[in-house]
Amino acid sequence: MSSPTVLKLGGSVVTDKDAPETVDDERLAALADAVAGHDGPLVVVHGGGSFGHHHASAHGVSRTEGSGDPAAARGIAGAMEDLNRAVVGALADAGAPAVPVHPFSLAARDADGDLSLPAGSVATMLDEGFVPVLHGDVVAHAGEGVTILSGDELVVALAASLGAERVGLCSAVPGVLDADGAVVPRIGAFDEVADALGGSDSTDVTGGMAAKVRELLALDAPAYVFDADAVAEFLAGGEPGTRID
Ligand SMILES: Nc1ncnc2c1ncn2[C@@H]1O[C@H](COP(=O)(O)OP(=O)(O)OP(=O)(O)O)[C@@H](O)[C@H]1O
Ligand SMILES: C=C(C)CCOP(=O)(O)O
Repeated sequence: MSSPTVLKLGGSVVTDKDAPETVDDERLAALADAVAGHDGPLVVVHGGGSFGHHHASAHGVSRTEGSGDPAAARGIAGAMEDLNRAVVGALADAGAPAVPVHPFSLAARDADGDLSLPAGSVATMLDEGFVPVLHGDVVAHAGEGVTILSGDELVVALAASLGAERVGLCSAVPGVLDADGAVVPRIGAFDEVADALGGSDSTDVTGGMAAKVRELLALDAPAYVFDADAVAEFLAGGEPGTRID
């Protein structure tokens, strides 16, 4: 198999974050058209948006705080399966060979929180011409019950194990922004943007972008952060938004 592209569709992009469990159908259809036009091996990952996150916080579950309650695990996993069905359905409607992959059934964390994600099934799906579509999920975590596995962690783990050529994160912003709100074209070290990330107004999600940049810097493949308008440009081999490597 040639090196795949890994594309994350942010939860804030494919759902309406202000309305619980609501898909942004129009945005998703436009993204699906761009994905369906891609030629070459592609893995899609999507985030939680208004599906996973409110179930996770209702049950007090995060990446580090777990729950041993099976109803919590079912509630969070079920909401993400619903969103995954919508994303896979939109991709299929657009003509992409999309198939669902539920990470809860694949992955685990050890007692130190380290993730193992066997990628053999995803690699074989790629070889067979499918576009596997994974999503942020719950994950069995030694000593914690289940914790949250973010779409960003999946992107990093898959890019490393599949030897991805390029990684794209489609988010609500056109790139990583500097302190003046301008897109930073390229980041080679965390210190270059640490102040802007720390100084964002979006206190809730600052960790989100800071964590993304940190993890993407550790990858061999170049990663790009861009918004929904730039997905087609990214998939065509362009360099939209911020390049992180
Ligand atoms: N310096 C910065 N540049 C760009 N975005 C920033 C910055 N600092 C904080 N952010 C926030 O990070 C957010 C992107 O991270 P977030 O985790 O919300 O993305 P996502 O992957 O689209 O969503 P989800 O986690 O639901 O899948 C932006 O919407 C913005 O509010
Ligand atoms: C909240 C859940 C279940 C998934 C979180 O994935 P993310 O939106 O990529 O952080």
